[in-house]
Amino acid sequence: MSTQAPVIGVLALQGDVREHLVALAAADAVARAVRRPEELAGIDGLVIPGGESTTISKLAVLFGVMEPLRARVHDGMPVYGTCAGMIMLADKILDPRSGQETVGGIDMIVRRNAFGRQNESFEAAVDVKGVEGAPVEGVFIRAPWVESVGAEAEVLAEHGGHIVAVRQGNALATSFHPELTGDHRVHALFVDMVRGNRAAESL
Ligand SMILES: NC(=O)CC[C@H](N)C(=O)O
Repeated sequence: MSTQAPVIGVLALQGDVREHLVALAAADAVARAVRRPEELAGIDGLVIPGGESTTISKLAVLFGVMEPLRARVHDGMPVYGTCAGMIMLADKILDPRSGQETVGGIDMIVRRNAFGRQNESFEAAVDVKGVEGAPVEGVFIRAPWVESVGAEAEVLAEHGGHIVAVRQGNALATSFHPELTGDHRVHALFVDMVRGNRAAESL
């Protein structure tokens, strides 16, 4: 197994890219912004940040990364989506804007803005399966929740009776933003997924 740090991209079309780059570096990955289709080739995993999922969707199509990204996720590249990024990984959006597309990868239905508007943003302690120790401090900003998941998807966390973290195979999604708190344990969980996948691929 390679001991080199995995290279993890952050989809840099819109949203809080820099915070993810910092969190990934703190979790011992080599982190780089990814914008163009050809930049997908050199990465072992990808984070899709929070922001505005309709904008990220539109720009992904415009920049020509939507299709190649779908292909890589379909092939098993590890991917982690926070908030708008979670929406991008959902196979289905309950309330999409017209023309809004997703990458997909997790058999779940998400509801956009489910936790309320910008001024109803909040922080809450969330127990995340696979993250040891104290609960994660989750920052929820116009956050989606997951209405339902399919049989292949594993619920990792709930808040207020709603699903807020899900994993299916190599795809991970959280409604909240762990990159804003300085607690890098969720990113470390993802970096572990990427390491595990790379080790499996090199067998
Ligand atoms: N903080 C966020 O990423 C907000 C997500 C936003 N409500 C959306 O639909 O994309």
